[in-house]
Amino acid sequence: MKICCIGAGYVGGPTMAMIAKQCPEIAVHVVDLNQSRIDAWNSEKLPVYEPGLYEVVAEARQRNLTFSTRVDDAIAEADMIFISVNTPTKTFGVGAGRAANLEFIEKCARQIARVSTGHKIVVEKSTLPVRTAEAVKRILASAENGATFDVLSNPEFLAEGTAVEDLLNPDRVLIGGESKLAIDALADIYANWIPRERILTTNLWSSELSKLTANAFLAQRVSSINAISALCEATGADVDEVARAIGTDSRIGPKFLKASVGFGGSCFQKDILNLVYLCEHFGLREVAAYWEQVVSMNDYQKRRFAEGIVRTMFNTVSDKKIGVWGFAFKKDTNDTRESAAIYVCRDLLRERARVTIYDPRVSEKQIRADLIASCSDMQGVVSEHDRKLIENNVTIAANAYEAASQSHAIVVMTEWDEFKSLDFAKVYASMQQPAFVFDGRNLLDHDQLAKIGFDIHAIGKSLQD
Ligand SMILES: NC(=O)C1=CN([C@@H]2O[C@H](COP(=O)(O)OP(=O)(O)OC[C@H]3O[C@@H](n4cnc5c(N)ncnc54)[C@H](O)[C@@H]3O)[C@@H](O)[C@H]2O)C=CC1
Ligand SMILES: O=C(O)[C@H]1O[C@H](OP(=O)(O)OP(=O)(O)OC[C@H]2O[C@@H](n3ccc(=O)[nH]c3=O)[C@H](O)[C@@H]2O)[C@H](O)[C@@H](O)[C@@H]1O
Repeated sequence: MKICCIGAGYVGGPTMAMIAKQCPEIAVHVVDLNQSRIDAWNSEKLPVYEPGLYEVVAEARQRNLTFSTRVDDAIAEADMIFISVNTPTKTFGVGAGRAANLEFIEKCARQIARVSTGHKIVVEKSTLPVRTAEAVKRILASAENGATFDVLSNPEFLAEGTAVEDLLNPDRVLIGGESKLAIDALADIYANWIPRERILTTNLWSSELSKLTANAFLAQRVSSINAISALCEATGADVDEVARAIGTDSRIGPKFLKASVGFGGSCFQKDILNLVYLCEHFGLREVAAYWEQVVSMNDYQKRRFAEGIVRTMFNTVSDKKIGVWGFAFKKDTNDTRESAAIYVCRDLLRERARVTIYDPRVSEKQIRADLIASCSDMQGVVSEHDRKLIENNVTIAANAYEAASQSHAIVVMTEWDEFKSLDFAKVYASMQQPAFVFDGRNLLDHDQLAKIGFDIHAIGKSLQD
């Protein structure tokens, strides 16, 4: 059996590495157009940072896992083809800012139709609007060299930072399709390491829609607790205490109730906007408005946090040094897509702050590129003014102490474990007074910090009363 996966990103790379590890008899070929990404997958420094991933890749790479840019060859040789390309929000034309851009999916389908012979199973791994498989099937049906296809939907539920653990031990695997033979072929692969009762099968449309719905529900929980965090700050309630109190109700459950400066990541916002667009398309205005509010609440939370910093620091951060701890959208990943840090830093820069950023896994190049992109309009144009602000007022620090040194405030943006065990007396002594801390993750020990003398502010807490 030969598998090909188109797209060697955060999903394609780790999922295929896990299949190759668990199924040594299957040859797995992951292809991408991006040569430098492929080179990185073949090197010691993988393009994706995930705990435990290097070991999985290194083991399988020597045996049955190949990374290359030979897309046509990989498609031609494969019995089963996963499509795991990006499906970002459209930035132009009809549905701009909401609909998914399916350009990359369509190109893959056309390439598969052009190159294939015989019978192949095509698996949608990317997250797609419900009924995309219909378009994929129509394109594949145009294959001129007699090839035939079954199309399956097999959305991925891994979370970044825990990808290896999630792939090893998923709550469920979801396979949607019409052909029992094709569904069984894919289920048999997963059954090499996942109990059969966790492999769910549905029709194509339920599978496609379940992925968008799962992300919408997860994001909705974060927005719900973040909405309550604002009320906690106004009333003296403590959001972590409220989360614990409601989370022990088994009907609510404790997960995804951690208040924060706002959810980030490449998918929550994109997938909800996609859901909103779909609802509007089907004339379901109230349903669309309901889900859109999850994203509005998230924008409010990020804005509220940045405004709170300025207000607390005597209504000005102009020419003040602000040390930012963390830039990734969550801990244990180098991914910064839609990270709340980007927007909070942008807002502080526009208030003329001098921002010094430290993240253990994110490169300076990535941070600068993200900040520039955050200032661009729909056409990608960035004003000279914003470009100068970023050039002159952003510094990258080598560690958390350096970011904090001489600063007026520390802002915790990512919940990296290393921030919890710093020498806070040393941090305090190196800062300007009053030494403000804004904990956007409720990560630090606020009592201990207050005792040292910090002026501490956190999400959903009124610590100064
Ligand atoms: N990042 C995540 O944690 C999760 C992502 N997803 C979904 O999986 C899909 C992929 O996401 P990521 O891996 O994060 O994206 P990514 O942007 O990291 O990777 C996609 C890759 O596809 C490549 N590509 C695009 N068109 C191509 C073509 N025609 N031929 C060959 N390669 C091509 C790109 O060069 C890129 O390297 C998206 O639909 C996303 O919504 C689903 C679950 C989790
Ligand atoms: O489709 C996807 O891309 C994936 O999206 C999320 O995974 P991911 O975005 O990688 O990470 P999460 O752990 O879900 O965190 C998302 C964001 O929400 C924030 N968050 C999460 C949980 C919480 O309680 N509070 C909170 O602020 C995180 O800090 C992060 O910024 C889902 O959890 C995955 O199941 C899904 O496969």
